[in-house]
Amino acid sequence: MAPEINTKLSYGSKKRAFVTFLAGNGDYVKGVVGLAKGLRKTKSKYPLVVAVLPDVPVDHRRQLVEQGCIVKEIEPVCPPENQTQFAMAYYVINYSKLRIWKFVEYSKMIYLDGDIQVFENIDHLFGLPNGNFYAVKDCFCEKTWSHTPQYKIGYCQQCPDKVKWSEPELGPKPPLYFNAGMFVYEPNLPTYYNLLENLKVIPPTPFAEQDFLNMYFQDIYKPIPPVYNLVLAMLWRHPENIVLNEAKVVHYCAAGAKPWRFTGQEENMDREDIKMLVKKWWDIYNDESLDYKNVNHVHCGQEEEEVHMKQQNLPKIFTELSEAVALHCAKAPSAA
Ligand SMILES: O=c1ccn([C@@H]2O[C@H](COP(=O)(O)OP(=O)(O)O)[C@@H](O)[C@H]2O)c(=O)[nH]1
Ligand SMILES: OC[C@H]1O[C@H](O[C@@H]2[C@@H](O)[C@H](O)[C@@H](O)[C@H](O)[C@@H]2O)[C@H](O)[C@@H](O)[C@H]1O
Ligand SMILES: [Mn+2]
Repeated sequence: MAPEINTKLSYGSKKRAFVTFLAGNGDYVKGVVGLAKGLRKTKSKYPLVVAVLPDVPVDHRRQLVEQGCIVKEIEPVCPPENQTQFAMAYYVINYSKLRIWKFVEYSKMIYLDGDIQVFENIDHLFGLPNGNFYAVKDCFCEKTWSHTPQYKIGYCQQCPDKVKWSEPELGPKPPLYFNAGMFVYEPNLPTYYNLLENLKVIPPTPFAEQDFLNMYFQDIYKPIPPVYNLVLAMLWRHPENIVLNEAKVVHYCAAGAKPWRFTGQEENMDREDIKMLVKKWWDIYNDESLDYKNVNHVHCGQEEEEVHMKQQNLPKIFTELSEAVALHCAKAPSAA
């Protein structure tokens, strides 16, 4: 479905960056602060851009700028009116992630959810060949997938030989499907506008923008190893596919796993590996030596320094920014 990405069109020497998405006035901002500090700890050469919805409060934006992030406000993206039962009610706001295709001042970006932590440098992923969409395969075994035929028969792409997909009975095998919490992509205006056009006519589905992106990029999707996005459910669903101490990126997406609100009460949250990963997240979050103000930036490129200096003198607009700026969509339930 994705049009041929015109990789020949050059806008001159373009930059690379990590990018994440922040919505609401709740506690996901802690996830993004942790991510910024985690990337710094891995000595990444690239900045973290944070695409914020209008409802992200000024003091949360200030925290992000003070952590060296490049804060860019985006407008929400609303899916067509629908009766869809999203796997999680708040997923409706996740369509706003699509705005990151408009960041064409960057030649290549790595998107990371705010509930992800990077424990080892992954800058080399920016060197992956252009023209493809890179992400890690998801798992179909959690009950969040109970609406699907694959869940009902126990089929998962992580172990396709365990329960085989019978095409005569079930039709074509589901195409490879990625988790949209982490992906390597190229911002591109024609693709951006085409995404939004397609969104108007494709009925929403339970995994919201993740399903949509899987449909859209199906022809150019290239799986990358799970070390680049350890979806926590893999630890109990497919331990044979995981070597925990090799995971470079951990995605705290299992129910109850968000470190900043961890109680250990939910299913699987009493596992020693989960508790170790949550502690690893907090060790970075609480490490003041990783705060932007405490790190010398000799390696920092000139332009990043300029951007940061500009943002430090936040324009008046930020102080006058009314938090009454209403979302254009109906108020989405918050995950926070
Ligand atoms: O209230 C919210 C819910 C989600 N998000 C952002 O949307 C991403 C996707 O949501 P989430 O990670 O909760 O989905 P999961 O990966 O757990 O299914 C988050 O990581 C955040 O970056 C946010 O900022 N505020
Ligand atoms: O809006 C839909 C979301 O769908 C994905 O999360 C899901 C998915 O991974 C399932 O396979 C898991 O079972 C589930 O736990 C997990 O929350 C992305 O991580 C997130 O960024 C976002 O796209
Ligand atoms: Mn996530």
